[in-house]
Amino acid sequence: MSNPLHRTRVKICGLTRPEDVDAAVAAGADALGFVLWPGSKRAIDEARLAELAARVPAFVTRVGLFVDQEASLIERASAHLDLLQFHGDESPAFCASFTRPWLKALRMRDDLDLHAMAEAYQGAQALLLDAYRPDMPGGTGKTFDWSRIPANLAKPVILAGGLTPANVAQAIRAVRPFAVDVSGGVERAPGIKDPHRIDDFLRQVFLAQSTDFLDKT
Ligand SMILES: O=C(O)c1ccccc1N[C@@H]1O[C@H](COP(=O)(O)O)[C@@H](O)[C@H]1O
Repeated sequence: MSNPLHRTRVKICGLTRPEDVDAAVAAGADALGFVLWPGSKRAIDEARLAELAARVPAFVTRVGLFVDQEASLIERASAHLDLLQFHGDESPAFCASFTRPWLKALRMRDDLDLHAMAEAYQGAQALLLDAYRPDMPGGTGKTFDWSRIPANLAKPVILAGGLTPANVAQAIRAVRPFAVDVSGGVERAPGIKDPHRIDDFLRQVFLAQSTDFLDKT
């Protein structure tokens, strides 16, 4: 994103409690992520999704996170979602088979060809880039080498992986992503968000782009 007026969007992921949804909305998050994959320590079931999604006001995007899951579950959950995030080995055709727009999450394994992935997943709204760990599909709390992200990628980038209030400004300056995505970096325990860390994260994003804007005008 080279436009100095671009406002970096923020997704807070892994929400499990009503008070955390309210805190993220109050802090100014653009999108809220709900993990429907039962292997996660932040997993919620469909009933909880319905309860949490109903609290989200207009103009805040409700994102459902799935890892290689049954189409029937994704279809049912979609009733409460605006956007789908596929974090497993889902094919482009599978991702495109639902009634919602979608993101493809990619884990930055050493041999990943991002240009090829942008071509393969051209139906995605954006590519969400996360750290690679062989034993976890995502949400590792680890960063990766941001210099591996090409500036001329054909898809918008959502930067994820180990972001915190302490490093998100540096990440924005280095990558200039469309959006940033955080889970563990704003928690006080797995699945339990810390409202102060959420506020701090949003503040750091705001400051990073404000100083950037002033530098360029
Ligand atoms: O959060 C999870 O438990 C999770 C599980 C499986 C796949 C993805 C998951 N989370 C996603 O990973 C990013 C990065 O997490 P973190 O900030 O490093 O903790 C997170 O934003 C979710 O989109």
